[in-house]
Amino acid sequence: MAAVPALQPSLLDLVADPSPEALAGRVERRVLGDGAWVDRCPGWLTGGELFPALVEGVAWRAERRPMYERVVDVPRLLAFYGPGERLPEPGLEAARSELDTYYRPELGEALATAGLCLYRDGRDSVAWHGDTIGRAAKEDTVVAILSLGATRRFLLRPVAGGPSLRLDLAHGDLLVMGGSCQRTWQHAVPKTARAVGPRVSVQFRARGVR
Ligand SMILES: O=C(O)CCC(=O)C(=O)O
Ligand SMILES: [Fe+2]
Repeated sequence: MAAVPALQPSLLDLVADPSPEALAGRVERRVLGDGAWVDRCPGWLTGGELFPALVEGVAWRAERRPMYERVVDVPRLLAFYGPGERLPEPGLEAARSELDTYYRPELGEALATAGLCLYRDGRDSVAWHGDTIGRAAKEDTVVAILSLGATRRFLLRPVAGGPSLRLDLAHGDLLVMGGSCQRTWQHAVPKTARAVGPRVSVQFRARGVR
């Protein structure tokens, strides 16, 4: 198991186990163009227990990947829960169940997998990409991201060129990318020189989308 950062006591002191509120009536959609949209529900899951439980309890993996002639560390820690696998915390099961209630009519299927990322500090990041491994390369889909812990910037840009969109994702915020977003737009979480604490993001996806 990879080393995880120490948590600030203030985050551990937060109270209440998160039980997600109904999304109906709370989600705001922004149409991006090219068939893509993003939904946001700020402060959806703000209870304090889930974040430290994930940071400390998940078997985080460090990954390495080839880059030019070298093999480099992927600058974040990862975990993945496939279809039928139990999620690491009941709060995540409850979140997924509410996401399914809200998005299943539009998506036509359940969110079957969960990817977890731990950004230990501002040096951890993810470069521009679309989640285009699998069906999302050709089909419309939904990728729902729950952001926990430190606030980080989340960028979106159209593949065809044009201005990018900057969002700040704070503790408990939900961001959902939908429609053609994974193939017509790219997203990134850039590094920051600001002193930021750890952040966990949970990406809920349909089966066969990565
Ligand atoms: O951490 C995030 O909010 C984004 C993660 C992401 O884009 C991915 O893992 O595919
Ligand atoms: Fe992604």
